[in-house]
Amino acid sequence: MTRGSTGRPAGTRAVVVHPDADTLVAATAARLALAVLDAQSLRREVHVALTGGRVGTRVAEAFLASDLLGALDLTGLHLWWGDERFAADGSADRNDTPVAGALAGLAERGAHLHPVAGPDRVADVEAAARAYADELDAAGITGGADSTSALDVVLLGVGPDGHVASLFPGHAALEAGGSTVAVHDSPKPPPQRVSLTRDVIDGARQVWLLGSGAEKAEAVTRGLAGDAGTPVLPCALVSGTDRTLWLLDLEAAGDA
Ligand SMILES: O=C1O[C@H](COP(=O)(O)O)[C@@H](O)[C@H](O)[C@H]1O
Repeated sequence: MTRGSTGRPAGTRAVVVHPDADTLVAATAARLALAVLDAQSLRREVHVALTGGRVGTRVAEAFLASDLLGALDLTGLHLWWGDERFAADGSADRNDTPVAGALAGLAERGAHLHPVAGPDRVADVEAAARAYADELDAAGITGGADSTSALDVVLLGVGPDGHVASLFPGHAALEAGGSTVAVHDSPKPPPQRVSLTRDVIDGARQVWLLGSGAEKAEAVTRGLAGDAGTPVLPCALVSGTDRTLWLLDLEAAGDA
């Protein structure tokens, strides 16, 4: 059995290259709706972690607006975030702000939202990470061997530096244990964030890495090669227990 970098079983890996960013967004949103539909044929409660970033936000928007949501049992759908910036509700810095209206609409239809608390709700980023970990814990998603449940799909935007969620190359948060980590001194602003740990990401059934644009090509190439250079790229380290999918547009695929 193949194992991921945290020792979890690692399933199959596939690379899907789309002709352009628009097609990548539309196909990934449809793929996500169908993945939830498939998962709901096995389990009622299905857990998805969305991602921010340029293409990730567009995927979230397209997914939340998709007609395919009509096929889902929204009362069994849980929406988490792979990471969130430590900023107040409604701040332009937050990953969930661009889709706040769509998320509220889905919550009215019964979906369960799991936003990360910002400074308007908790004292500091450590408290936000703890509260998010408690919420994951309540869903049985604890990281490590104790997990009784797993995220079904984790979407991760790949940064130009190879970061995923708020796990940056060479940053201490990359080695954090538990299910969430409070990130200080993020090299990309804002400096304070909350991220899922590699353990929870690697425990997910499916991990989907999104790459769009030429500025991602080098990180994608190194990530796909499992590059062990220094610093190690976070995108090279993560995997899902059933499947790891690299969902790219032509520009990001580069030579891949
Ligand atoms: O800061 C972040 O960046 C990544 C990637 O962003 P992109 O704009 O380069 O695509 C994102 O996936 C992550 O969720 C976010 O917090």
